[in-house]
Amino acid sequence: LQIPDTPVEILVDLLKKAKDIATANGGVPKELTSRLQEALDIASGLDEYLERMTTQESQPLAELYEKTVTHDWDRVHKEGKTMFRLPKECITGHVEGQTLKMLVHMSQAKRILEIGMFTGYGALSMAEGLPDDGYLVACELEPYLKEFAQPIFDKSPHGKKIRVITGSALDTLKDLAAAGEQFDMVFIDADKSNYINYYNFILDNNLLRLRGVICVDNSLFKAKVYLKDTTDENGLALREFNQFVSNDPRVEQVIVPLRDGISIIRRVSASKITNDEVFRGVAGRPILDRLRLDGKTAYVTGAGQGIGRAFAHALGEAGANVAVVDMDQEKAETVAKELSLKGINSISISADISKSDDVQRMIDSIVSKWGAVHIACNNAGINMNSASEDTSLEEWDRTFNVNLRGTFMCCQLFSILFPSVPHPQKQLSYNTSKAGVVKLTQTLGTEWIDRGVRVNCISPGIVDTPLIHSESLRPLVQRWLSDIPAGRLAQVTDLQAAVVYLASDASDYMTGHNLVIEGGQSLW
Ligand SMILES: C[S@@+](CC[C@H](N)C(=O)[O-])C[C@H]1O[C@@H](n2cnc3c(N)ncnc32)[C@H](O)[C@@H]1O
Repeated sequence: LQIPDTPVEILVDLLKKAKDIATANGGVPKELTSRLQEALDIASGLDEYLERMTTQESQPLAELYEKTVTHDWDRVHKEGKTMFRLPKECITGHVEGQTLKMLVHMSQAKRILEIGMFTGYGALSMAEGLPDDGYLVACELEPYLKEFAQPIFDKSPHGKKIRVITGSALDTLKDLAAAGEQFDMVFIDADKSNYINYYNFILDNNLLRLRGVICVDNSLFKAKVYLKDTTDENGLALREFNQFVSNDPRVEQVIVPLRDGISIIRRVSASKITNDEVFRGVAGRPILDRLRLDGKTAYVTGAGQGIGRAFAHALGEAGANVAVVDMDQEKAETVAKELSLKGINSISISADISKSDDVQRMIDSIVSKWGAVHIACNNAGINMNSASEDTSLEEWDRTFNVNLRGTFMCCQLFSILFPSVPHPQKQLSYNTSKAGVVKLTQTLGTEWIDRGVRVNCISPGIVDTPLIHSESLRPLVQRWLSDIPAGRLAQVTDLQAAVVYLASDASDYMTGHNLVIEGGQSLW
């Protein structure tokens, strides 16, 4: 038997009863009966429709739900396995679980605290929304529930993100605060009379991070929070809680009337002491937001593979439109498609940067597509190894044509470059061309600063790309490794944050700089 547990379920129950009375009573006008039927259709169809339209739950969640609602909670309580008689209606369930998971995604939470886990349905739903290195701490009074949930957590790839701490939640909160823990999202869903204590403890002890969100379940408490004749202790506790939060200047709150009501509460940073840019963030943007490149357009040359491909992804992830430029049209197209799959605006352009016509066409197509270029990531380059005595003038010219002349042509707009001076391989023309790139960066960086153009370059150490796995270079890898204090080669992903930083407002005061990222290689 389903006990009506939410405002809508109670409405449906009342409408059904009213309609039954109207149908059984011959004296009731037909229109009243049909109006009751219409109201019933609207109310009773809602939850069912939300169920159907909300993304399906995962297999482990479905199993957890089934195991919970078919369990004999009466028996385990009588046998003394649980302290309290736990009602199966406690479970958050499909629609609310997916809502929580969505909130985890939207808030980009990495650390979550759940107060009141029951059988872990909400915990596992939220864990599914966490990144691989995210985690969720679930507080639960009943040790029996930890044992109940764990086997299903173990079946899910996300279960390992969940740590269950049994005992009174207030004690756990004290321990977490003492350990300096902080959370991006807190879900309060335990004993209603303690909601206010949990909430205050969390805010007073900084358990919620700046920009963190608290979600609270049952904040409509079967409509009792707004019904005048409420005497129910939990209903009154929630009424008082909602009012308290609504008056609290530290936060903003909305109540979403989903199921039994979910409050979403966010911390706001207001201070009477100071409100300067350091406190507020420049233009109100905290430091990580200042690395965002929303509304900017970037191109990356040599973006068909390796470092350039990683740069294209990084700039796109940070919010920029990205033109993927490569000599190899097919590779450029593939990377542009990868970017679109992630929701990044991208185009592919095939161009040889040593040819001025190609460079001009590259710039023209970007400008005609997006109206401007804000970030020039001049990554394309070639490397033909030979000892200086063997370096042909043809090799010198080809290397300089791409690495320096080509880069310079691109730079006649904007530039970010990556030179380096590796050894023991012999590569005179390459090294000299890259030294030229550093000088070019310094010169353009100073010359163009008054136009609002900043020019910086990145010098990576030895990067682990398909290039260095070539037959001829393979023997050198061991030698390089022994030269690198970091004990490994650079991965292309090691360079991504740097290019975003250089492209963003966060590096506003930086120009003509050569940012060396090489695991300490030049220090030995
Ligand atoms: C509404 S259920 C939680 C439902 C759960 N969030 C879900 O997703 O299904 C409330 C849970 O809070 C637990 N609880 C009650 N008082 C508690 C306390 N003081 N400390 C920790 N847990 C508590 C109960 O044992 C129960 O399992």
